[in-house]
Amino acid sequence: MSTNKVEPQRAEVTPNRPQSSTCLCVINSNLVTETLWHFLEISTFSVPPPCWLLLFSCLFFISYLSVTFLRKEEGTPGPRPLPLLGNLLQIDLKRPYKTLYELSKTYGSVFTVYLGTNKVVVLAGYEAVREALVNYAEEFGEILCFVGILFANGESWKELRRFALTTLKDFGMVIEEHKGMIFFLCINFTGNAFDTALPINYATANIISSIVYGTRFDYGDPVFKRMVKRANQSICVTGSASVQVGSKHSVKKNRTEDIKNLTKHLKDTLEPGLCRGLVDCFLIRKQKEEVRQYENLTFTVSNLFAAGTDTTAATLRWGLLLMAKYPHIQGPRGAEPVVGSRQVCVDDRKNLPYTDAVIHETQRLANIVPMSLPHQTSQDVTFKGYFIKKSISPWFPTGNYCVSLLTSVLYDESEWESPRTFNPSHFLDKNGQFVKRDAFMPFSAGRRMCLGEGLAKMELFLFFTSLIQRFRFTPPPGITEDELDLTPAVGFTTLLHLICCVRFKGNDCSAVSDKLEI
Ligand code: HEM
Repeated sequence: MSTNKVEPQRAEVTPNRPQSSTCLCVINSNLVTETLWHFLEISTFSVPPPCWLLLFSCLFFISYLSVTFLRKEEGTPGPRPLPLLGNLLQIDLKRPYKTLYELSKTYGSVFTVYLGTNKVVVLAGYEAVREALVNYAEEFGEILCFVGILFANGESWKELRRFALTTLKDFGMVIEEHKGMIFFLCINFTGNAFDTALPINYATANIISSIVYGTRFDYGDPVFKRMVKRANQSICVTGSASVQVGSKHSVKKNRTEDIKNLTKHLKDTLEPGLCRGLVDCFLIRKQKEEVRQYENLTFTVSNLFAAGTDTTAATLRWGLLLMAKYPHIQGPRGAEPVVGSRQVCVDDRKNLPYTDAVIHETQRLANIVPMSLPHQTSQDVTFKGYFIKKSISPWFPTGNYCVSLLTSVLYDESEWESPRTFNPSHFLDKNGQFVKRDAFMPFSAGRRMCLGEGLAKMELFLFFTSLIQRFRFTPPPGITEDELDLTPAVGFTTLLHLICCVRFKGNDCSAVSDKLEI
C-alpha cells in the first residue's frame, strides 16, 4: 500500500516559497544587493574609510540621477521611484503581478516601474499586449538575452526554435504517459489524502523525457526521481536570494550534470538513421553539418524540461483543486468525459465542449505564467504615444526591458464577463458549444509565443479527462470545499501546494494495469 501517504492537513494554498518571487524581481533586487555586497567587500579590504564613503555617496547620487532623468526623458506614467530601490518597496515581491495589475488601473496600459535601478515598461490589458507582441513583433519580440531557446535571439534562436518545433511535432504524439500516472495514483494513493505535486510532476517530466531522450522512466527509478527533484528544486530556488549570491553554480551544475550524463550515453549508443528523440536528431544533424554549438544542446534540453514540466503540471494541479472545490463540475453531468469505460483520445475533444471549456477556464484562472517571459525592445519605439528606448541589459544599473502582463489579459474586465470567478461559460455559446476567445492568452502571442502550446494542450486534455474519468477528487478529511483556498504561492509560475483526497471510481485497482495495457 501507500508508502507516500501524507497526513491529512488543511488544504490551504500557502505561500510555501517565501523567498522566491518571480525571477524577474529577485534578479534585479539581488543584483543591487550583490553589487553592493561586492562593492563593500572590495572597499572594506582595499579602500580607506573616507574614500569608501565618498564612493558610496557617488554611487547613490548617480543612481538617483539616472532614475529621475530616465523618467523625465521618456515620460511613460508610473509610480515615483526611490533612489537605488526604485519601486521595490511598493511591489509585493511574492506576487509582483498583483501589484502591477493594480498599478495598471491607475497608470493605464503602458507604464513604468523601477526594480532597483532597472526600468521595466509594463504592457497591460488584452489590447496593448496583443498589439505590442503581434503588430510590433519586430520591436517587442525578443526575449531578454541568454542562450538556449528560451533566452536566445537572432539566428541561433530561429534555428533552435525551428528545430525544436519540428522534433516536438514528430514526438508530440508519444502521449501514453497518462496510463502510468493513473496506475501510480491508483496503487499508491486511492482513498488517501496526498500531495498532487509528485505524480503529476513525474508524468509531465516523463513526457519531456520521451520527447527529448526517446525513453520514459519508471516512477520508482532513483535517477528519474532525482532528476525531477532537482528540476523542481532549481525552479523553486531560481531567483532566490541565496542562489543569486552563492549557490547558483551548484544548482546549475546539478541540473546540467544529469543532462550531460544522459546525452553522453545517447551519443555513445547513437545509430545513424535511428532517431530515438530530440537529442538523437540534434546529434545526427550536427554530425552531418559538422556544426559547433554542442553546448546549445544542453541548454535546449534544460530549457525544455524547465518550460515543459512545471507549467503543465501546475495547470493540471489547478484543475484538480478546482474540481475538489466545485464538485458538481466533476461529475458525468459536468466535465467528466462520457465515452463509456474506454480511454479518451484526442479526437474526443470536439464532442466534449463542456470539458474543453473547463480546461480553458482552468488555464485562464490559474494564470500560470503571469508576467510571461521578460522581453527586450530591439530598437527605440513609439508605442501608444510613448517613447520606449532600445533595451539595455538589466545587468547594467540603467538597464531596461518590457513585461507583458498576462494576468491583465486573462483577467481583463473588458474581455471577460466574470474575470475573478471560475466560470466555464466564458468558453461556451448559448447552445453549449465551445467558443474560442481572443483574450485567452496563457501561452502569450506573437513570434515568441510558447513553443510547447500544442503539446501542452494535448497533455492537459488527455491527463485531465483520464483523471476525472477514473477518480473523484475531494478536499482532505476535515476540510470543506469552501475552505479550499485559491490563493497561489509563487515561484516562477503560480504554483500551489495542494493536498487532496482521491478515490478510485472502480472496484479493483489491479485491473487498471490490464485495461491500460501497461
Ligand atoms: C500550460 C502549459 C504552458 C504554458 C502556460 C506556457 C506558457 C509560456 C509562455 C507565457 C511563454 C513566453 C512567451 C513569450 O515570451 O512571449 C512560453 C515560452 C516557451 N515555452 Fe511554454 N508554456 C507551457 C508549456 C510548455 C511546454 C509543454 C513546453 C515544451 C515542450 C514549452 C516550451 C516553451 C519554450 C521553449 C518557450 C520559449 C519560446 C521562444 O522563446 O521562442 N512550454 N511558454
